[in-house]
Amino acid sequence: MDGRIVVVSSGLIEKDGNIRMTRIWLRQRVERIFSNGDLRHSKVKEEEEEEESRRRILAKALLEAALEGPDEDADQDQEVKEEDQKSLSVGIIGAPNAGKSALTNFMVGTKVAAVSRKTNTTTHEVLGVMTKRDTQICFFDTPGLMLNRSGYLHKDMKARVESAWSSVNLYDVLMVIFDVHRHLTKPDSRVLRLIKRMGEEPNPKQIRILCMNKVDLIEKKKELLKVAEQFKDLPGYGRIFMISGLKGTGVEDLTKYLMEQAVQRPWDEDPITMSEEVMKNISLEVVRERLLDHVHQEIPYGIDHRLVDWKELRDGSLRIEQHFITSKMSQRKILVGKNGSKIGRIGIEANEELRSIFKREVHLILQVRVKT
Ligand SMILES: Nc1nc2c(ncn2[C@@H]2O[C@H](COP(=O)(O)OP(=O)(O)OP(=O)(O)O)[C@@H](O)[C@H]2O)c(=O)[nH]1
Repeated sequence: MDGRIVVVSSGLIEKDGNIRMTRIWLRQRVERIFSNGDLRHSKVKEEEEEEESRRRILAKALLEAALEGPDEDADQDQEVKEEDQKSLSVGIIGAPNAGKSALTNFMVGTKVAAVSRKTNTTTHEVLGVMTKRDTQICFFDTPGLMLNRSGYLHKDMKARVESAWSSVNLYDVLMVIFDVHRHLTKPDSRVLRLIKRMGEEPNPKQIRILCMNKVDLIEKKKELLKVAEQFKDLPGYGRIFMISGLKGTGVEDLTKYLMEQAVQRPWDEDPITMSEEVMKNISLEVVRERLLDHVHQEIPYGIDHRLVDWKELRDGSLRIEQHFITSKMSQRKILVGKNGSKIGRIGIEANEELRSIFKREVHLILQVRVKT
């Protein structure tokens, strides 16, 4: 009878075009055929152990690489001298649900920036950082900057957002984004006032652009032209873009435009980013290490350790769910501990470590299941 064995081999750090990022790499599959049933069984076991060990070595190497920063050799040819660096800060302003995060994610890529989501001094949050060739663009959220019906701020909100408003002018580019589908079906007068207020007059120190987002939801493209027509005479906007931050329509043009606006200024952020794949492996490795501390042995053979869910929540935190699957009740007992004390402890410690590595909130869920 034939048996199939899959061996996952080594990893290395790679660059993605001109964007610097670490990536998990190279999965090689080797298939072997055995004709003898018994031989196959022991070989399978041996090979699986080997595979597991390789996977762990890879995850460890990636963890170290991620903590240490970029591989010097790999990035040598990409080093951009400080005097050659160009930067652009982009403040994004819009109603909740306008699509600020989706657009930023699309522009920055699916990779999660290690520096993302840190709060800056103006209480604005870095939504994402994109570094391409000699240019770095930082996208900032400007939460809470909405206007009331008369076009001015609510009194009680005033103090809270005062500093936010005063710093809006500090961005090189201010991007006003709105949901064009909502605008056509159920217009929000506050959004209209925001668009008008920001576009009333040009600001010589800032480029302002208007983004009609979610164009993918509009069937009759004529409608889009009507909306653009409605705002075309606002002198404050340098350009009007029609985009879908979710699907990517028009985002390339927008990115190109932003790249062209960058000014000679050193970068603010370290351009190293961790890919999601690397982060997933790190999460497994960290849990495995904590488990080793508490159980005083490697995960016993036969226990399957799996990442079953990985989600970035809207507030930027990560929900990570991992399962240990065993066929033996006795093994489950060891891992769980009295009243769940062991797995609970492992979870708390690993959660804390992951939070400090990823620089964001982490909700780690660990489960020990018996194979049914
Ligand atoms: N169809 C469509 N949906 C979009 C688009 N952009 C965003 N969405 C959806 O709109 C919702 C809100 O998107 P977010 O990116 O979270 O909006 P946000 O402006 O960051 O929202 P807040 O965090 O509340 O300020 C999500 O369900 C997105 O999937 C788009 O271009 N097309």
